[in-house]
This record gives sequence, C-alpha cells and structure tokens, in this order.
Amino acid sequence: MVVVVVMGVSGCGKTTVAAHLAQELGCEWVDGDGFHPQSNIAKMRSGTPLTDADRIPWLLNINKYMKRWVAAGKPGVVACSALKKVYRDVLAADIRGQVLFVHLQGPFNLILRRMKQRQGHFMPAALLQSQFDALEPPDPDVEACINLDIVRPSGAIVQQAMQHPRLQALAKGSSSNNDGGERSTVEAKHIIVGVDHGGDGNGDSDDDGDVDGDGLGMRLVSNTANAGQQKQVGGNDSGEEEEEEDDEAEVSMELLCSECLESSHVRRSLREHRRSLSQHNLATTWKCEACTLKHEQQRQHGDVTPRVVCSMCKNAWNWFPTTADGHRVPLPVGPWICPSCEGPARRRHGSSSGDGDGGDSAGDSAGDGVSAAALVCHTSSQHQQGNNPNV
Ligand SMILES: Nc1ncnc2c1ncn2[C@@H]1O[C@H](COP(=O)(O)OP(=O)(O)OP(=O)(O)O)[C@@H](O)[C@H]1O
Ligand SMILES: O=C(O)[C@H](O)[C@@H](O)[C@H](O)[C@H](O)CO
Repeated sequence: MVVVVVMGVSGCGKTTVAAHLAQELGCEWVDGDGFHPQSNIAKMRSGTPLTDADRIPWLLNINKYMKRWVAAGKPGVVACSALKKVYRDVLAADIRGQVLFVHLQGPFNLILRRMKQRQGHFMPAALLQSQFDALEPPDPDVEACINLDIVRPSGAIVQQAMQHPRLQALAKGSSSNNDGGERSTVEAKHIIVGVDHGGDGNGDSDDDGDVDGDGLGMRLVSNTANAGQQKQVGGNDSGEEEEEEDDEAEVSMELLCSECLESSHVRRSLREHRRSLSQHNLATTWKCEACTLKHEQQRQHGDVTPRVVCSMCKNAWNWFPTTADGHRVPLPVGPWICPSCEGPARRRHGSSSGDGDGGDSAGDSAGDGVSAAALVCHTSSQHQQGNNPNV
C-alpha cells in the first residue's frame, strides 16, 4: 500500500501526471491545490509567493487526508508541490513508510513555456522563479522518492514511474484481485476541492464562481481521471458505464469539507459536474454546513481568526493571539503542537495566566509568546479555550 505524492514546482505537470498515474493504479487522486485556503489562492494569484506559514496548515490538511487513505488500506495519489524537505516531512507525518514522492523535474524555460500556454489557472508564470528558489529536490538516499524528467510526454513519465517496485507491486496487487487476473478496470477517482461560498471574511470568493449556484461549493469525488474522459460517475445502482455523455445525466458527488474533512453526498447534472472540473483551478475551499455555521457564528462575533492544526491530535485551533502592541502573532512556522498535546511540557515555560493578549510571558504554551488561552480548539464541538477535550 502506498500513497504517491507527485511533487515539483508549479507547472511541472503534477496534475497531469497524477491523473494518469491514478488511472494506471486504479486508485483515487487528489489535487493538493484544492486544499489551499482562499487566502493562499488569492495570494498566489496576486503574484506573491506563499510562505512556510501559509503552507504548513495546508500541508497538514493534505497529510490528514492521506492518512485516511492509509487507515482505509487504500492507495492514492496526491499532486502537491511539496517543495521543501520539511514540507514533505509534514506530508508524510505518521505514514512515512507508506509515502512515495515522485518528483517531476525539468528546465526552467520548458516549465515557463508550459505555464504561459496553460489557460485559466490562478498561478502566474511570474511566480515560477520563487518556486525554483524554494525547491529542495528530494534525495533518494534520504527520502522514498523518484526523480523523473518531464521533457517527455506524460504517458511516458507515468510508465517510468510505474517501474518503481512499490508501484509495480501495487499494480500487480490490483490486477490479481481481479477475476481472471486481468488488469483492474477500476477507474481513478478524482477528488476536487472546490469553491467557498460560506465566506471567511476575505471577500474574494465571489468572482471565482458559485459553480452551481446552490451555495454549496464542491469538493467532489467522481470516477474520472480527467475531465476529457468523462464516464459514468458513481451513484448509479446499475454500475454501468455511460458511452455517451448526457449533460442532464445525474452524477453522484461526495463533497468533502475542508475543515472537518467529513463528506456528504449530493447528486447533480453532468453539466454542473463538468463545469466544476473546468473551474477547479480557481478553487478555494468548501465547508460543510456544520463548519459553515460555526464559521458564520464566529464571523458574527467578529472573529475571522486563522486556524492552525496540531500536528499531533490534528485538531484545528483558532489562532488569535496578538502582540503587546496589538499586532496579530503570525501563524507558527513548521509543525505545531497544541496545548492539550504538549501542555505539561510547554507550560513549564510560563505561567498559565495568559489572557490572550500574546504577551511575552503569560501562559506561553506555544513557546513563542502565545498564551494557551489565546487559542481555541476549533475542531472540538465544545470550543473549549486552551484545552482540547477531544484528546
Ligand atoms: N509531459 C508533458 N508534456 C507536455 N505538456 C505537459 C506535460 N505535463 C504537463 N503538461 C502541460 O503543462 C501544463 C502544466 O501542467 P500541470 O497543470 O499538470 O502542472 P502542475 O504541476 O499541476 O501545475 P500547478 O502546480 O501550477 O497546478 C499544462 O498545460 C499541461 O497540459
Ligand atoms: O507550494 C506552493 O507554492 C503552492 O503549492 C504552489 O506550488 C501552487 O499550489 C501550485 O503550484 C499552483 O498551482
């Protein structure tokens, strides 16, 4: 069992190769871009590179998602830049032995040209240099990885990736599970992370389109590896494949909440489905009803606090500490441990009398001037301050 992370700088072909590879392996795949919060997408679109603080919570969510595959004993493919070693460590946290990085590498000018030719993507080609600057190519002596040259067509790249013993074993496994020992006919499932209509106070989601106008947004699972090869998509009791595309045909989708990662099933027309596929590069995140409600309540209280996910318990914590002069303390860089998980050890560094103003000494649970009381566990339904009852 393996989770493959197809990685590399923007425009190197991660999405293209991930879709083909998942098809080859007959497994689910997801585009890590869909896990970006709206603020990250807006930042990249405006031509500003992401920082570690922008990326870590995003990577933790992808890691959480990958762990669900591992827990379910399912292989999967993720397209995710994973530029630095520390990012890959976050992605592989707790599942290190199960993760294989497939690094797509190629010359700057080739990738630049492909990015310029690509239509409708939020990532400006002008950010490519910053991607190369951040890149720490994986070292096969240190990490489970393959480095592949992207000069060739994506099919050839996938075939080369499939030479890796772990992928061969996976492909063999899936075909030997099949009656008659033939290659699995299971199609790749593509999970798309979609549009946020709940609003998180950034105010920049509307132009990205309410793809279906029902305010749901979407993060969907379908039995298709790419939009151009649309097939019958789940939810049909007969399980038969459709030969002809029928715009009005219904497809079943699994919407995944970007916060709690719980899924809901909806049905909608193939037209809407295709529309969402074509727009997913404009995507931000979707929240389920419960999370949207929580968020809305927080908004009404004027709280549009960023969140940070504990790398141990994976609960999301609202992050609202401020410095003594009233500035917000930046999100922690790198893996972060919440007060509940690391309370006793961290509290040794300060008293527990923090009042949330981020003063240097009071209750410095995060070791960086942040009081435990300045954090609220978001994932917990009880929203208990400075204490996470889920742990
Ligand atoms: N091997 C290839 N040969 C030719 N063109 C390719 C190849 N792989 C990808 N492309 C094209 O290059 C462009 C970038 O590919 P793709 O969107 O898959 O990259 P990406 O790494 O997922 O980008 P990003 O990280 O910005 O989302 C696309 O237009 C795609 O069709
Ligand atoms: O780490 C990053 O800077 C981001 O993941 C970018 O790589 C973008 O998500 C992607 O490349 C744009 O499509």
